[in-house]
Amino acid sequence: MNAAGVVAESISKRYGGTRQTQALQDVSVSIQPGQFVSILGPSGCGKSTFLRCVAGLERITDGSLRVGKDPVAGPPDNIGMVFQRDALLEWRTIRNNILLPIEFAGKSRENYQHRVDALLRLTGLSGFADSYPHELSGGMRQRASICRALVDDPRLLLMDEPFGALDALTRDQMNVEMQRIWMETRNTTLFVTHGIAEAIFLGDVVLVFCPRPGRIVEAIPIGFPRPRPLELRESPEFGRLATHIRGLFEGMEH
Ligand SMILES: Nc1ncnc2c1ncn2[C@@H]1O[C@H](COP(=O)(O)OP(=O)(O)OP(=O)(O)O)[C@@H](O)[C@H]1O
Repeated sequence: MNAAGVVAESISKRYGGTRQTQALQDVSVSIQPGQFVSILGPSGCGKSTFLRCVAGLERITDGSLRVGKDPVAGPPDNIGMVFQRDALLEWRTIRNNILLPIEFAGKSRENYQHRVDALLRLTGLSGFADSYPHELSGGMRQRASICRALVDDPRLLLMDEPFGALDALTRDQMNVEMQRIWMETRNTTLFVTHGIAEAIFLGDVVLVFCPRPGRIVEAIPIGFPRPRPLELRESPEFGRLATHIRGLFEGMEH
């Protein structure tokens, strides 16, 4: 395991074009190696932009941004990404989808077969290595995407609303699964979501972003011990945190 920290110091991102958009302004945050960080905020507050800057897919216009010891200057090695749409290749089996990053990196597939088997076990997909994506449910497809993101032991796992397209029950189940996977792998994880309960349930910290310009209004540490059961969401302390976050949302300009 080689988890990296992320340090952003006063980063800003302005998109050019006809409508100049200040997508991020003065965002500072220090994320410890192995931390699970939930990123929450209304539409357009810069959550995806922040993730894309960390992934080196967008260039910041001001400030400094480091993943591990290195300043981000283009897509860094060894980052796993999971998106709302799973982006599995329909013509490849689940095993061959999971091995894609290994092929792209020019590494030997053979050396990674055990790793794929271990990840399939970890995510409850052992029997599906030779299935095709269309044979899996939405939740199973997202679990396969998580395997793919983890296959090369990434320093950092970036997830952009990974469970946003799933029904409520499957999403709850995926939250429990995600926690279990993270507790096993301890990857530094940045997890973007619109769901207040999901953010609190999963996070060591919840970064609440607000729009126009996109910035962090509060970093809320979440101290509940793990593993956290879903029933935790019914507890008064969880309710207080959710109410506090809803209050922050209501104070934002829409
Ligand atoms: N490629 C781009 N070019 C120009 N403007 C952009 C681009 N990408 C995002 N923006 C603008 O930057 C702002 C932040 O967008 P971003 O997608 O980061 O927000 P978000 O919080 O992830 O939103 P959502 O929750 O809807 O996905 C928005 O005003 C958006 O219109």
